[in-house]
Amino acid sequence: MSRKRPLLVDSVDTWRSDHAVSKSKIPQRVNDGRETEPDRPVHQNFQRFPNERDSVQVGIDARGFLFGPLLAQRLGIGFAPIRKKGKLPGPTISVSYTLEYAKAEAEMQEDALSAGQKVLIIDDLLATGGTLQAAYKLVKQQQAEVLACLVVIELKDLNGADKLKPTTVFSLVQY
Ligand SMILES: O=P(O)(O)OC[C@H]1O[C@H](OP(=O)(O)OP(=O)(O)O)[C@H](O)[C@@H]1O
Ligand SMILES: Nc1ncnc2[nH]cnc12
Repeated sequence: MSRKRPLLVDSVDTWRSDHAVSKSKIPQRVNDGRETEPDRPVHQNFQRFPNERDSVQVGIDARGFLFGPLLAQRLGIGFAPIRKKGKLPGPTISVSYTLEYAKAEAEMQEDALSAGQKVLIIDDLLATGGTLQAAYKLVKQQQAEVLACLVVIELKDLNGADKLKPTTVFSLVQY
């Protein structure tokens, strides 16, 4: 890859800049080098929340763990995991969901989030949206608020983002 800085890092820097200076619109480069603002919906979400340090990054097992901690560190916020069934110690809450080719169950520790906390959910891929929807339900069960969902890849034909409406799903790459 010829880029000096990873796309994801650029994207998070853009979030931060926009959050601090709410009116600014900072163009971002995508893979083909064109200037664009693919994360504008996330900008708009963040403009409503002046104190991002109250927020939590929630990442989904397994590949959400690659990106979630990186973003959490960038944003200066905490990270809480959602795992597949049977992986987390202590009392958990659980939601069953359906993927295109399987059924699964996602869990969170029941005290992972506080009521009113603002949450960004991250995963590598949005396909049918079943996984992100399950994550959304786990967050809401703890009376926390989902600011936005963030994925690296979105498979547009499966219309997964529709399951999350009106929550914004921001994707870096769409197929
Ligand atoms: O939008 P959806 O249809 O719910 O699909 C997206 C999910 O599918 C993949 O994980 P998978 O469940 O295959 O598990 P893995 O992380 O163990 O590969 C991917 O990492 C997402 O979490
Ligand atoms: N429908 C899908 N297509 C490709 N990869 C996936 N991972 C999970 N669901 C998927």
